[in-house]
Amino acid sequence: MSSEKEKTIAPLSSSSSSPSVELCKGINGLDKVILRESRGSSAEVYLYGGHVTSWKNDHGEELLFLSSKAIFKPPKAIRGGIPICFPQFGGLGTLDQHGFARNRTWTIEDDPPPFPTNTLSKAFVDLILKPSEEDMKSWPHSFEYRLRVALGPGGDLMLTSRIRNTNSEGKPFSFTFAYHTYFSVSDISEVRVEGLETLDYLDNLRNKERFTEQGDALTFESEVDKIYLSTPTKIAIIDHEKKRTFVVRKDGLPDAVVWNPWDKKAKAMADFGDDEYKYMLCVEAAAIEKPITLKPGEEWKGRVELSAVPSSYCSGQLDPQRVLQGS
Ligand SMILES: O=P(O)(O)OC[C@H]1O[C@H](O)[C@H](O)[C@@H](O)[C@@H]1O
Repeated sequence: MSSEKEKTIAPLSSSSSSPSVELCKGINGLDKVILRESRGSSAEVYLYGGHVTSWKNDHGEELLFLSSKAIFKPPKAIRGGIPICFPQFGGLGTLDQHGFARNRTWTIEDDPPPFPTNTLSKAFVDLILKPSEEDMKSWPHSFEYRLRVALGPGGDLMLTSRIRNTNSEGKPFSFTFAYHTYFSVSDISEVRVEGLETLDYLDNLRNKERFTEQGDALTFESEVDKIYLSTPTKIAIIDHEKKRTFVVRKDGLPDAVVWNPWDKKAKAMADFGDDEYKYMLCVEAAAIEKPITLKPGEEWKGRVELSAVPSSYCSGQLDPQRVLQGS
């Protein structure tokens, strides 16, 4: 064999790859960015919605739920992944449900203003959203919304939002916000959530009335749609069957929405399979109860860091303290 041939083969058989960021076409020709980390984890972000639609660990396992019926066609928001709810969560205002950020096309920003703390990640993308003239009619405020989606070397997914009031006439504005994260679970009846016990919540299924959660970890046997208030910075979603625990770490986001539509509502949603409620749970880091107010020139930051770790078992039982207090 010629040494020439050996030279061409060598790079192809190499197993390690460096972090990469690739812009390509996704479903229906929509632009998407694929982030890849050297150990094999990856994430996909659609410019439509600034929407993370996929997050895979280094074994290639999908960690986010995306409906098989998701519609990748503006103006419909994509069902699954991580929709961004801004400048309004739910129906809490005059805008359409969850605001407009999730159904606008964002732009890649090559050189955003520097972050105060540098991320270790080399696989990241910076997006920016500014209001159109049409948006200004329904929400008359100038803003710059910068979103960085980053994949850490260990496969953690980090989303950082920086929202700045750029109104020139001295007007403040207020907004509510959520990272509407759909986690993929093996079976909703095998899942429990820790970190929200004993907290107050507003129940969306009971006119947003305020209740206090009991002392046990949350488990699921029917529709749930609750806004937990003043939540800790760390919440764990434990999937017994998969032996996997998702840890949500958040900053600047005091509230947490927990949502599963269950069977009846699932059937009523055109972009959601009838049985898919079994395989998802939304735990949404949010700022809802106390809207964020920004004066002109002010910037708000809200960050979430998601990790997926093997559940630690202790004589057949999970040890919640280890999950919540561990690093
Ligand atoms: O159907 P969407 O507009 O995407 O909203 C889906 C869900 O989002 C949140 O979790 C709300 O608390 C729910 O009330 C709502 O049903």
